[in-house]
Amino acid sequence: MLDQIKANFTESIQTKIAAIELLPEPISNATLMMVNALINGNKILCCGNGGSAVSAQHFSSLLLNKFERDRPSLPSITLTADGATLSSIANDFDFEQVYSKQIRALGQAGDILFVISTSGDSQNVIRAMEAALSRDMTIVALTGKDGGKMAGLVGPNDVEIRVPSNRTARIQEVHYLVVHSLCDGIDNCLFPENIQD
Ligand SMILES: O=C(CO)[C@@H](O)[C@H](O)[C@H](O)[C@H](O)COP(=O)(O)O
Ligand SMILES: [Zn+2]
Repeated sequence: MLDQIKANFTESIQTKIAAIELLPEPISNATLMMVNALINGNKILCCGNGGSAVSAQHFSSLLLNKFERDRPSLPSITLTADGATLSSIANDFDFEQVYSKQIRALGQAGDILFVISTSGDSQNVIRAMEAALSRDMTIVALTGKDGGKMAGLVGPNDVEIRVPSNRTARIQEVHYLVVHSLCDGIDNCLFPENIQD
């Protein structure tokens, strides 16, 4: 068991090392997209499934409250947290529409949809991306593996941040780091006077 635990740590570290070369550019592009949307008075809607739902909620809560330093609240909504809405859409229609229906109600042109999926193939997230595009929103997609079907929906105005791994757990661990990097970048761009060290 100890060897297996060590192997998990080693693989997680190696995935992060592989990501050092690949991810800073798309993370930087996503940060600037988010900063511009926030400056223009737009908001960020977030969703994903399972562990990715947790990361979507995590990101949203860091914008609404704060990351490392105090600063004004930033507008974000997680689409994963309202059990009444999620259960009624799944019950009355189907689970594929749990996010897309919320986006058609809440999304406005210029808003950003932040979607998280390790496979890139979660159908409700794909439907969310289609709904966002129909509302003239832009998309930041956090993926893994080969990007799945989600990669095919990412257009020239969108950003995909794809973790170089085929294991869901390892991908999620890097997604967590990407969420923190986005928050760090947003804070540094919007509130540079608050930087301390
Ligand atoms: O956290 C984990 C596995 O580590 C699971 O809850 C995982 O997120 C769920 O199986 C998701 O439904 C997987 O969806 P996705 O990442 O392929 O979009
Ligand atoms: Zn997990």
